[in-house]
Amino acid sequence: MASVLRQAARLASSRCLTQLSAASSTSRLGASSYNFSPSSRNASTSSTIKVQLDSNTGVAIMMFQNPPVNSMSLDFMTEFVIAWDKLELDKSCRGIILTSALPNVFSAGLDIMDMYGTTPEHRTAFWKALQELWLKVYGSGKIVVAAINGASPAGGCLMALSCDYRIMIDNPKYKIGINETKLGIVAPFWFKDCLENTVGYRMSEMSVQYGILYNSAEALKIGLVDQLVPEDKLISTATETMIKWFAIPDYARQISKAMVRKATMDKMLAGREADITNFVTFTNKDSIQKSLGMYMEMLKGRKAK
Ligand SMILES: CCCCCCC/C=C/C(=O)SCCNC(=O)CCNC(=O)[C@H](O)C(C)(C)COP(=O)(O)OP(=O)(O)OC[C@H]1O[C@@H](n2cnc3c(N)ncnc32)[C@H](O)[C@@H]1OP(=O)(O)O
Repeated sequence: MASVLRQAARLASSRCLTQLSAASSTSRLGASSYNFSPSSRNASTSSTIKVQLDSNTGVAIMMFQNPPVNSMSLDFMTEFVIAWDKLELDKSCRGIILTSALPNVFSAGLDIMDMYGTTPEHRTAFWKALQELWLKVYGSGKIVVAAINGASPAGGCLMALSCDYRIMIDNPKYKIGINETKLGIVAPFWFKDCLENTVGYRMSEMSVQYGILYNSAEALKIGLVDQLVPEDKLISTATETMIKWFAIPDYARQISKAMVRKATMDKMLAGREADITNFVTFTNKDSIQKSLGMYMEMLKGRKAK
């Protein structure tokens, strides 16, 4: 319990036991083509991450803009973590909405080109960056809502699973899931743990083996996402949801969150070095490189048709 309290205290970087008074300003927050209100401030933009923090609401929106498909490259993940750390340190920010600035895709998951034909040193840095990103988002004391506005396979799904609440556009063409086996690769244990924590043992057993990508209605049915909304209500719903969560005193919520997530985080932290070695060794294999190459060709060929 003491370590949970210590963890929670560390996580409690956002202001504690405060109530937000400016819920009324949410009505301005309408569509996924989001118009930031005049009270928006601390806007920061890197080449792949756009952040807007609304000082009235305490809600930050972090948008991915890494065309064409928001793949999680080493550069993208590095910029993500820098932007994330900035928000974590900002006491006026109580919650973060993760969404995409691109149409039709939340995130295509890990950038395959960072795993294919790259050096072991590059892949080590790449995997460390992913671990870092996940530890930050999953372990955050802030409230984190995923506003899923498009496809969200593999690493994109992990990103969503690391949040506290997932809202997805109600559109059967958008798919989400842990589909790694379809690429001939194996999602690491902590991807699986996040899925299992969310949808349960049996569903994750089926899901990770078959590499199932669920459409939005299926994802809602199995609890992979919490809510479906029309496209034009995505950001307003995410903001309203966040403001409801703000009614809970931060400190109590943070300790509770840390308590629930501690075992999953500790397991990953304990296996962190081995996980890097495993990834680099695995992706060194000719057979894995071949699978990744074929998958990239398939993606490109699909477009050519
Ligand atoms: C021990 C550990 C072992 C290793 C574990 C590793 C865990 C891995 C996790 C992952 O996340 S692996 C990545 C999994 N991702 C996918 O399977 C998604 C693949 N992409 C798609 O299905 C589609 O692109 C999309 C996201 C549904 C979007 O479709 P859309 O029709 O809009 O775009 P496309 O024409 O398919 O793609 C445009 C462009 O982007 C390239 N691309 C797509 N996904 C990726 C990616 N993940 N990484 C790098 N590049 C990607 C695609 O090839 C096209 O490129 P160009 O032809 O324009 O050059």
